[in-house]
Amino acid sequence: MKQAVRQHKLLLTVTLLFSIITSAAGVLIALVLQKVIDAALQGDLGLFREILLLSLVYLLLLGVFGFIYSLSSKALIRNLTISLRERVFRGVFRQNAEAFSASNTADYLSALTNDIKLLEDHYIQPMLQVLQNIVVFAASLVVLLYLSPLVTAILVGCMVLMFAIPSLFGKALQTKQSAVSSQMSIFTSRLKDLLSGYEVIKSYAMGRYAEQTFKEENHRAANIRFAADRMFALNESVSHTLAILTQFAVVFIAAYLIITGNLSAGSLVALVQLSGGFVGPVLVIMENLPKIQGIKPVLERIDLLAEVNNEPITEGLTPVFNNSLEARNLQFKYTQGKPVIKDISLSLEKGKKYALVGPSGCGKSTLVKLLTGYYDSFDGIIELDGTDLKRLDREQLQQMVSTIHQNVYMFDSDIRHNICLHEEFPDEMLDRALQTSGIHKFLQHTPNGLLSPVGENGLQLSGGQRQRIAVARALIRNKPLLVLDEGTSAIDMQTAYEIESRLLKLEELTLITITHNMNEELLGLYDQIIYMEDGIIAEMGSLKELLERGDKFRSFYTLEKEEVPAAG
Ligand SMILES: Nc1ncnc2c1ncn2[C@@H]1O[C@H](COP(=O)(O)OP(=O)(O)OP(=O)(O)O)[C@@H](O)[C@H]1O
Repeated sequence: MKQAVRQHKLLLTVTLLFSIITSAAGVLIALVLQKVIDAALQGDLGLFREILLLSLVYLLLLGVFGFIYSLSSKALIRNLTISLRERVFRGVFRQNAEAFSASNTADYLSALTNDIKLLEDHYIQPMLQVLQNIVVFAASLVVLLYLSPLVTAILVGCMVLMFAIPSLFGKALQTKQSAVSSQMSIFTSRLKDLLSGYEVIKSYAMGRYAEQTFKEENHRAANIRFAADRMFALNESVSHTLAILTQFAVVFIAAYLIITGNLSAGSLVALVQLSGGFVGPVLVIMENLPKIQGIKPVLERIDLLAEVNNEPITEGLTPVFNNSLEARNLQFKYTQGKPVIKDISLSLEKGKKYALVGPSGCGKSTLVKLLTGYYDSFDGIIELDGTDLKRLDREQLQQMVSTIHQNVYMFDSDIRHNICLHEEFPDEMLDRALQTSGIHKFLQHTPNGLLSPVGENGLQLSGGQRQRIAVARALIRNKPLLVLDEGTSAIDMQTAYEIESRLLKLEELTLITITHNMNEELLGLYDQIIYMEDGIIAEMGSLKELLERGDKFRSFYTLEKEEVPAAG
């Protein structure tokens, strides 16, 4: 938050300056009232005209300054929320993969939407109001002292009482606000889950369950907010009662002073007006202080997210891949859980093609993620052309690898954009990628070819079409290392075969394919098959060698082929 405020220092200064000017000028109304009433009671027409003229000038200036303050405070709120959102978003993306996946994405969504809104309503706006009202309070105090020190002393006594109240509520409100923020995060998470699960909910007739779950979460979130609002209501009503009590005190004492001949009628009106200008600000400050105190946990959460930067610090060496990618005694486990990669040593040669196979959950995807620098907290050594992966520049390393996952993420744009992803490529490169990925086959059936929209997360395309786009997305970048993580599993056998066999012919490309497809013809085209079992490499060799050995891979291969005959 502090950085965001520092970023908009100038606007903040302008806002504060005009806040002071307009607030202080507002207090002068009391003096105008006093003078005009006393002039009227004395029947002084000359003085009356003079005050009238000055009042018109004063009114004009008040209007102009008020407008400037209002505009600059709104611009300040806009700029602060923009900066905060940008800083949180940057923080979320600067997390390493392990830290990012430790939280639910809905938590991030909630921080970027609900929490920022909470900060606007319960921190930025109240802070501006408090500052403005402090000025009104101070200016009123000066004028009050000038008019009647006795009334001022009584008012100050009442104020002390009024200030004591918010401190009683502050701590409890802090706890309640923290609960509101957490509950909103849970609510967003459930909502996201239900909306993302639309297809499952529909196909399993879970509509009633979804409605019931939503209803419960909706009520829970609303009730937790209401619990906080109840406390605000109590705080506000106590403050209001005390404020009215204070005004009563002023009126009765001032009236007594008039009866005893110690005060003019004009001064009474001015005092009543000022006591409003004195009590009002204290009231606003009292209402806002607990809000500002209460928002602390949300502020800390936002600051924590915005300041995160746990990307690995490397020596920034430029990665070179001309020979091999090697792992020695590699071990890894996720934050909570048992070891997933137990002890793996292997060497992948540039330009060779590898099929990584094994039972579900044995660690294939994790191994590839480790080899391509996705996770950092492993034991053992990974080297690219003899250089420790941990010494290499992460961004450049990421630029050497393309991964095609089973679930392809599609941006809500057209096909071309989803392939090129904001970059420009020559037409020949785009054509080659379209051919190799098999996109040209379905492109002729789309309404606008490459410019056809894909819909939210590619919903207007089939799974296979999405995967073909992902293949083109990877190929057009011409990266030396391509990972197919079940990357053609949603494509029909014939097209998948065509795509994979084309990839296998790209000489310069090092290909690692994670697959459950035991197609003999296709597997036979790979240089090596790496067979994993429970976090280790159980066997490695060409299809022919492994089948001849007749050991673990052969049993797995035979079993898979029996289970999925179509795959053979
Ligand atoms: N982000 C994660 N956090 C915690 N555990 C994980 C995470 N990703 C995977 N795992 C666990 O690690 C183990 C290996 O998972 P991995 O995805 O590497 O297996 P796999 O062999 O690729 O499986 P499949 O063939 O089913 O895709 C599994 O037990 C899985 O539950």
